Amino acid sequence: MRNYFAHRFHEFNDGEALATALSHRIAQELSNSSTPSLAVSGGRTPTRMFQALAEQECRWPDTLVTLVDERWVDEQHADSNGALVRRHLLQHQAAAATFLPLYQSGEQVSAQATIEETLKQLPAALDVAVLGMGNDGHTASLFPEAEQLAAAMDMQQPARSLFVQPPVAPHLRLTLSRAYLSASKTLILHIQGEDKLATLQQALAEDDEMAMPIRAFLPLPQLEIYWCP
Ligand SMILES: O=C(O)[C@H](O)[C@@H](O)[C@H](O)[C@H](O)COP(=O)(O)O
Repeated sequence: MRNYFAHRFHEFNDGEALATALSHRIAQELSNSSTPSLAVSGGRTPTRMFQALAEQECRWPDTLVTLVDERWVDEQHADSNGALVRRHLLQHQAAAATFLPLYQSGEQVSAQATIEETLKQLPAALDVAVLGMGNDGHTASLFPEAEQLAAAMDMQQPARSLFVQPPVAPHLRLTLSRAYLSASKTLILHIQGEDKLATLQQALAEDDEMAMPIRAFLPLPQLEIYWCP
């Protein structure tokens, strides 16, 4: 592990301990903001953390919650990240938050225009963005080999969200852009398992961001990593 991570790499014995620590950290960052905003990842990793975060007392009524990416399916579909967030995060204390989903029915061009309008409710710099990572080095839906990856990774990209068709993973995706995610005040990479740690070490070993898009975020000073076995 490159030493620039020594002070930003938080290791826990298990998912429960990580969920407790990370949920407290996120709640603290949101409580310190006058306009709290949070973007979270979907997938399998975040569920236990969502459940712990839902119980935290912070300024949920003033908080905007969105996703870093969404599978282009409605919330009745088993793979919907929006449904995952409603089921595990927007409960208990966090039920009072305002959710800005990324899925919009209808044809894509008008749907994306509507979502871009929705995302304008969010500040230029999110208070907290929580990233996951696949073992191919993707994060959000910034997938290696995707046709739209260059546009989504362009630091001059004005759009906050873009459609990306992963070459292998299921579903068309809508992802927040690298530029918008990189502007977050606090950026958390939440990963679990030895496989993800090995992927992280592979990402740290070289610099090609298009080959492993997570590399675009690793050098950012506001990035912290939360990992457990
Ligand atoms: O929509 C998604 O799936 C996520 O946003 C994606 O970027 C996820 O964070 C990684 O694929 C890791 O997924 P797991 O947590 O399931 O390993």
